[in-house]
Amino acid sequence: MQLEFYKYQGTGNDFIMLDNRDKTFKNDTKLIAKLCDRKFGIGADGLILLENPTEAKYDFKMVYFNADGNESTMCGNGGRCIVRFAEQLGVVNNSAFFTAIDGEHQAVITPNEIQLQMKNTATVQQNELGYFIDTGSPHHVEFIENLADFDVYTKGKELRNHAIYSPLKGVNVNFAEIKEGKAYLRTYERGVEDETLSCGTGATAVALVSYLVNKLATCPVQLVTQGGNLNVKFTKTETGYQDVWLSGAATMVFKGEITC
Ligand SMILES: N[C@H](CCC[C@H](N)C(=O)O)C(=O)O
Repeated sequence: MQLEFYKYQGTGNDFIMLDNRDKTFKNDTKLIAKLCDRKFGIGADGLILLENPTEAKYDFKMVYFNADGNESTMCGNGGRCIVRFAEQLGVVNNSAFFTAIDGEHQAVITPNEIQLQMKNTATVQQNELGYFIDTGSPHHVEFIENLADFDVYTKGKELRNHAIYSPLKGVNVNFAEIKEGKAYLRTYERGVEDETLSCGTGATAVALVSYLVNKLATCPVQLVTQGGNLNVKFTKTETGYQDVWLSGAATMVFKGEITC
């Protein structure tokens, strides 16, 4: 089978994008894992399907798969990339309104960035290991010194599989350092099973935790990842956070065709 695909990246978190409005692509775990393999396939942190909306009020539906081939929870950088993809396909113009596994999302499209509204979140939970928050995907957050020299892979893998998080099929693990009024973060991603250059729901998690524990008093929060800069704004409520928006660049890298 000849498969036409597009490759996008959102601050270095990279995705295979498929226009699946004709529903010809079947969700095959082994195939998706192979397509995401950086040696035997196209190579990506995840694969995203753009499908026709479930209701006419939406522009499209987003379906997200991690690099391990399994469908997973919300992807913030992937959500920004699918909006840019929808713009390229002519499905949307200056804004988008779509559904994903965690509900509906608004987005604003500008030449340099995509602004994506994330789901409202419950408040941050503190545990013996650090902080936990679900921003569309489950995230562990802890603050460390000298982030640049930290062994994110080893420590991240350990925490991703920690018993405290086993009911959630594990978590994504974010290590953050506050410097010069910004939150620097590195993330070990569940389902990629490695550090990624950026994680959108992770950046959102770090922003909300940093604000809650008074590590940063500013909103919006400026976040620095190895793949680029992100910006998160929000409104704190009694029960958590609303009007949560994740903004940053999302661009097409190349279009291709693969036999599979
Ligand atoms: N790996 C995450 C989903 C993708 C999150 C990340 N790519 C983002 O930008 O939010 C999980 O399975 O919970």
